[in-house]
Amino acid sequence: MRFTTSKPDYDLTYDDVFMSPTRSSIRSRLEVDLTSTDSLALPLPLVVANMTAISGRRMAETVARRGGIAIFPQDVPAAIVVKAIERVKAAPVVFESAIHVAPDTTAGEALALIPKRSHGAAVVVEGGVPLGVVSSGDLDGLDRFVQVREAMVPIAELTTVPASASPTEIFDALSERRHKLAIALDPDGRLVGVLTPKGAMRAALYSPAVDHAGSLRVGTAVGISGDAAARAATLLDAGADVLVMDTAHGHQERMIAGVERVRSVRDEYAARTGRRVPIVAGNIVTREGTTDLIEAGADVVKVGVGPGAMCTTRMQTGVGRPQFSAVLDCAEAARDMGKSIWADGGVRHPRDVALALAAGAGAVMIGSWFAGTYESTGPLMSDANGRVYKESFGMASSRAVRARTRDQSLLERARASLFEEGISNSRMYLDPQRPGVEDLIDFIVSGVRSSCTYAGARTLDDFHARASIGVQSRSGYEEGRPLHVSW
Ligand SMILES: NC(=O)C1=CN([C@@H]2O[C@H](COP(=O)(O)OP(=O)(O)OC[C@H]3O[C@@H](n4cnc5c(N)ncnc54)[C@H](OP(=O)(O)O)[C@@H]3O)[C@@H](O)[C@H]2O)C=CC1
Ligand SMILES: Nc1nc2c(ncn2[C@@H]2O[C@H](COP(=O)(O)O)[C@@H](O)[C@H]2O)c(=O)[nH]1
Repeated sequence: MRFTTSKPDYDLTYDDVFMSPTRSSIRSRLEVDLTSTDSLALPLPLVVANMTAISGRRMAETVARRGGIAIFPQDVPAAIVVKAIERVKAAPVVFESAIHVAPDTTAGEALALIPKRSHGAAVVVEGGVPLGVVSSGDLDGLDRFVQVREAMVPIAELTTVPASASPTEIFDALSERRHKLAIALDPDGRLVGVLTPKGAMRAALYSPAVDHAGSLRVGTAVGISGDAAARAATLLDAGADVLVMDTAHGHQERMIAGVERVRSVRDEYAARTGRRVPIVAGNIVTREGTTDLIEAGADVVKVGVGPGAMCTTRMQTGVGRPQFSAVLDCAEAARDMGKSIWADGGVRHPRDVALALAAGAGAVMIGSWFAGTYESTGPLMSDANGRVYKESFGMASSRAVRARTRDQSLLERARASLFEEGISNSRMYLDPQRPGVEDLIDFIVSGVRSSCTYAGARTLDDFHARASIGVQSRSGYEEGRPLHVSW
């Protein structure tokens, strides 16, 4: 990456910069290969932040099907994370995991479950075999205690496909019959999953992030409090594909020692199984922080102090660094050592992802933006005007600290919650145009693909090498914002 003007002697945020178009030989945005340039080599350079309000099993499956990866948070007990990993690994790679309900489930229960998937329906199943499908539309206006068997559309009237069918075959079958959902069955007629026409189109367009055995990939966070090495060993055995160690101040000796311990556990595991799982460590914003964590054993360093949407660190402490400059410097330091970084936090538009990648990030971590989707962990809520939202909160908020310290004494918990550096309650509204995380991924990916072609880049390494970045004024940024109503 080069600056079109001389590099300023102050630090820059994503909003402070723009990219100039350069001569290109690329004829289509689909020519661009978005494989992440970190040691994970994800088909898509997107990582879901290890935040309790955001990253659960549903999010993990959905994002991995499109080529990214989600990280389960460190606050969840290891035994529960092990089960969640098992379920992600057992999930279908092409089809979406369906909400399935028994025939005697009430309309009220089904309506509470259906919003957990963007396809808006539940499959009525008996003994693993689908009998029909109910959507919210079928149940609206019915008595809450009506059983779904009475409201479902029977399976004979639906599109069923063998689990071996290709996305193109499924898309064609649905289009011909003008149906909205295909039900995939195994050879014994049992439910495997479902696919919408949009899901079939996405399955044809994206490559899933899969492990050596062909299962979806998922990462887990380890943290530095407690026995990090023992937790790491358990999660490696469960099949975690990446271990993320993060704390507010990643450039501290406790973190360095923690990374060294976890590296030994990972190396023993690799010697035993032949599977070398990358370690990600953070958060830092300096070259020194980057080199210290890499020397301790990090394969990827997580960059970002204070840019997060749930973050109060900068207001509370004055500490942090504008994220574009932090990413640029730390990526260069990591590259010099043959390693890479993740740009973590502060991403609110596709352009931010593109600029982080242009600055040299191997992948980009997103939290709050994905909180306002069907797939984030919390229940869907509705405000007084009927707008739907999910609740989100920071991992250093008093809400998260109270949950994290539940096994400590009351005094210790009260003391710990004094040091909050995050928001405990925020409403992340679902965008009616893009209510599912895959809708946001489509939006981001189309922006990033296009951005690469403006730079004449076919790969993300190329993109970093070719990007030409300028510094803009506040009015320069404002000029680029679309107008949804006349002025
Ligand atoms: N990217 C960012 O800007 C930030 C991210 N976060 C995220 O929130 C989550 C929770 O992080 P965290 O609060 O560290 O909680 P953790 O539970 O991971 O760690 C807290 C431990 O680290 C100690 N600790 C916390 N801050 C510091 C510091 N500045 N210097 C030295 N020791 C410290 C605490 O001790 P004691 O309480 O006794 O001081 C406690 O023992 C993580 O996922 C983290 O990445 C949190 C803040 C900033
Ligand atoms: N200072 C704090 N940072 C936090 C907290 N919870 C999470 N985070 C960081 O934010 C990113 C995600 O950023 P976003 O803009 O996409 O939401 C996450 O990965 C953490 O590094 C917090 O309570 N305080």
